[in-house]
Amino acid sequence: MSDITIDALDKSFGRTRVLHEVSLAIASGEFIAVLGPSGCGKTTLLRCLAGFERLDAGSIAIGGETVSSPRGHVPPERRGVGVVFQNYALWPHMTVARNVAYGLKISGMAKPARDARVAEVLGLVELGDLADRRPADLSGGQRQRVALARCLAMESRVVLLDEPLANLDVHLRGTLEEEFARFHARSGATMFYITHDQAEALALATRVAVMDRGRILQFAPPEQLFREPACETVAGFIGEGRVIAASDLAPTGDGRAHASVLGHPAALRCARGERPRPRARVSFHPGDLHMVPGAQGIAANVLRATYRGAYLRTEVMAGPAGDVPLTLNIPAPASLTQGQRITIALRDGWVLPDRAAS
Ligand SMILES: Nc1ncnc2c1ncn2[C@@H]1O[C@H](COP(=O)(O)OP(=O)(O)OP(=O)(O)O)[C@@H](O)[C@H]1O
Repeated sequence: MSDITIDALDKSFGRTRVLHEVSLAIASGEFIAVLGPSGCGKTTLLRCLAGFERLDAGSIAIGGETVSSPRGHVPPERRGVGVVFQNYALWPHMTVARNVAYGLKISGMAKPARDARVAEVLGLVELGDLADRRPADLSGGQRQRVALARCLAMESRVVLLDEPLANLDVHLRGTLEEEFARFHARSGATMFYITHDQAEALALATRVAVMDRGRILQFAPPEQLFREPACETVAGFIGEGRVIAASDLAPTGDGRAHASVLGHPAALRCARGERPRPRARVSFHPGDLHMVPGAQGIAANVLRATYRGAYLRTEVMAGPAGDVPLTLNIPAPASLTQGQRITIALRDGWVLPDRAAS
């Protein structure tokens, strides 16, 4: 069992409150990502889980055992938690094999068993040939794999990853994303991955916790974050989301609603309990906007159209007053010029729940 329950965690540094009533229930074997802008408290949350920070209030339980609370604190080495840091945290003077073996040695495993285990896990991350190298003679990606091999060797039931791809080039990031997914499948460990990169979070995690200014705004599977953001901040974080005003919201009771968006009727999705109201906020993505023939739709003025291969990324000023900036992707082949007047339609959108509406 390696489920994690974080309950109403508060953490301040001096007078600065960094985490506010953070609660997350993570199932054993889940791969979750914590996504948020720089300074929102992600690393502090990870450090609390690892046992490097004490809590001011609330609790953390791993596998049913309370490991952190204001009354008690299990030290990091007794939590069964492996950590992969951005800077890998490898011992520079030790070879790859000794780096991986170190934790096993400290835990008292005899040398023959240790050597066999190290060879096995280095084989799994395809570093068997580099066992005698030192970290300085490895690429960033190889160092990352040593850090993962260490978690595999220790059979960590929970693996915490702190922006592990932040220092790497785009090509290597893709390869290592696959590596993390394979590691997860092989180890069955509960993965807790923090990042400010939404593409990484959506690609890897089964559920993503979106965090802002020390609070969890929404904890949901990637598709739900994309299609049904809980508030304006989440909507803006995910997939180039955009939020605009709508009026005369009329829900039909089945999770759908009609409303007026930029002066034109639009069919939208909404929560089942949604009520009629004069004003609402609607979130959508560039893919929800379409250019339509004729004049029946939202008038828009082309500001810029950029060729992107399969489509033209098109920025327009739209609406009755021509003052609402929008972005849409128009399938190629197409040709648009600056200043051209076009007509667009919003084909899908999500009505933000009432508490988030302004
Ligand atoms: N030991 C500390 N003492 C005082 N303030 C701290 C300490 N550690 C973090 N902070 C502050 O807490 C806030 C959250 O920092 P944290 O590192 O958790 O954010 P983050 O989301 O991980 O950011 P980044 O993505 O930039 O690493 C920041 O304002 C930071 O300055």
